Amino acid sequence: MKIALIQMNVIQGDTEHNQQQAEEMITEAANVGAELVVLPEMWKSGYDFGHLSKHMESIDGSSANFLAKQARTHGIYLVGGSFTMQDQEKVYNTSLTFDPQGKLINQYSKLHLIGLMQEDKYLSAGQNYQTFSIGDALASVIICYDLRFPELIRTYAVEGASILFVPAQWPIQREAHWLALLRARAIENQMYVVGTNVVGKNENDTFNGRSIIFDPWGDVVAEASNVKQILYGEIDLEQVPKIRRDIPVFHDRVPHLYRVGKS
Ligand SMILES: NC(=O)CCC(=O)C(=O)O
Repeated sequence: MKIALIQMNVIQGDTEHNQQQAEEMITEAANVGAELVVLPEMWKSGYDFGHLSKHMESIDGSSANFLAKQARTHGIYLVGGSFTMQDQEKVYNTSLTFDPQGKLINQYSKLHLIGLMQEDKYLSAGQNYQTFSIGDALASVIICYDLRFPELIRTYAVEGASILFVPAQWPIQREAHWLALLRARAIENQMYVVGTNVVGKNENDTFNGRSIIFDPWGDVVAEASNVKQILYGEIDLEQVPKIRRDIPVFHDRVPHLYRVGKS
């Protein structure tokens, strides 16, 4: 399967520009044969918490409709990065995924809010997560800072996920962590890990791209530089059961001895 990571230059607060950029890049990716396209975190508004009330959308609002239409028009799976979604009184950092018919197949709200970027002040944390189907394989989504919490990704892997999508706005000063954590999650869970970052600046942070795809062995399938670009990679989800058979960590783990979890 050919996948495309949309490494956008998100302009904080300029939703019209950002949506047009996303549309152009998705269209280009689909035209060159991508079957699955991944957008970054907060691709529509950036971290524009000063104007949050302008950017709160509903599950059937303009971003959700835009993403569904892109998926349907191009006949692609679309992991729709994330945007700020309002549900009742709360606002979440939410990712929606659509199938090639434009049907919503996954909704995930970021579980771990990053205080360094003031998410804990403005947003509520999600409470649920689940795998979903991409063809015959199970897939999963986390959002950026969630990457630092291996228990969540382990849970997805134990539930059978072969691929993890990580839409992000990960700042340059912690780039080494981005690359190391993505690779670690791929090796320890023997799954594809697809990290889609942004480039550009906002008033607090600089983003250096380096979107990347790791295979379930931890090798790099494709990696982006630090400019706006579409990163393409071929993934073969059949690799996952093969590697899980060769090094059977899921068989060999002893969860009854691990003292993490409810505490
Ligand atoms: N947008 C984010 O969640 C950034 C995460 C990050 O910078 C970090 O974990 O470090």
